[in-house]
Amino acid sequence: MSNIEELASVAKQLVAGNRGILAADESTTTVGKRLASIGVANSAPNRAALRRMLFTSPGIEQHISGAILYEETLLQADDEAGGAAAAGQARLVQQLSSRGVLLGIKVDTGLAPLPASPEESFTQGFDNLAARCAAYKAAGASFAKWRAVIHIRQATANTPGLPSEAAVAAAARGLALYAAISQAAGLVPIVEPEVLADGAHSIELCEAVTQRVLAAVFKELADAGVLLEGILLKPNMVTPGSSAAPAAPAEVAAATLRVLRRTVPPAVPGIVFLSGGQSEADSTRHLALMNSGALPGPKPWVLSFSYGRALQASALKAWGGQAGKVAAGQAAFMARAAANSAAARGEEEAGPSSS
Ligand SMILES: O=P(O)(O)OC[C@H]1O[C@](O)(COP(=O)(O)O)[C@@H](O)[C@@H]1O
Repeated sequence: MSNIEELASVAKQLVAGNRGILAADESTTTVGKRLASIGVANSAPNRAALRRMLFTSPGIEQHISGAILYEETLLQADDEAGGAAAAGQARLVQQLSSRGVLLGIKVDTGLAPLPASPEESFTQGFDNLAARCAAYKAAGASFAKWRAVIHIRQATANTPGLPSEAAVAAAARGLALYAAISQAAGLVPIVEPEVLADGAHSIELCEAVTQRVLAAVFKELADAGVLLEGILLKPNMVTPGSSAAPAAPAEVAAATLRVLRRTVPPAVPGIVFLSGGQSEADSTRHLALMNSGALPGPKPWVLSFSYGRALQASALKAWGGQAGKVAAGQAAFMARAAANSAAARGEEEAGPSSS
């Protein structure tokens, strides 16, 4: 298979069969906050235990096509100590590969203040990116992820609105260069321009900003020569700010679809949403509505999920870091995975759904 055929085939596989992606690539600081919420220390063995609980869930492969990992997890041994695997030692990710779940890797190295507008950020991670992608590919990864972050602020008489032109340009350029480098190394890039929900802005402002950002991203992807058939887009849904009154689910779904139709070429095989702090139930409901007959019209890409918090929140609580509660954590995780898989088919599953 040529590199191009392989990229297109992996991208398609990641969104086939109404399955979606588990975002388990929280950086050490972020996963530390999740573990702290259940009173568990942020140590390598505990991080491995959390990920092992998720990865070994019976039937995970029915709903989850791939998992995005942090470098530590990709290289971690499958033992109690949670250190890097020595040559020939079993690795934690074999729990995924043996179940047919593809391995993804976060290749950005986090955010830093944007010099032209320090309240905003740009994404770091170009140092040795080509070499790191090649090494991740050799370690079994078939896809990659890079997250750019955009802030919204409503303009007032005294303060300019955000995002600035500089922030949008840096996000779009960075995503395009990353995507081109990943594809050259044989990794399918997940392109994640996240317009943050922080703030009290309206859904209309989120729609306008998301449209502006996605238009800039696809212009840069084209200019960088990225093969659109060999990427996945990971966008935010269009919602009001998290401290504004919530919008009706049908309004969120309609606004999100409208923006995607205006900006994402049909050559892109799949759009896998981030959850961005929405509740588990809301992120599932919005996805189901977008895929349902209630919102007809062209949907030339598969619409699925790549959730972090919205797949893990109730599992984390049910598990609580206790060896005796692994099965309870897995049951909670599989309930969310199944509900999101149903949502990818446009169906809302009956039954309890926690926050
Ligand atoms: O800030 P970090 O540690 O890089 O993590 C950001 C997280 O946001 C995501 O991109 C999306 O996660 P959510 O679905 O929880 O919003 C994850 O893939 C990632 O783990």
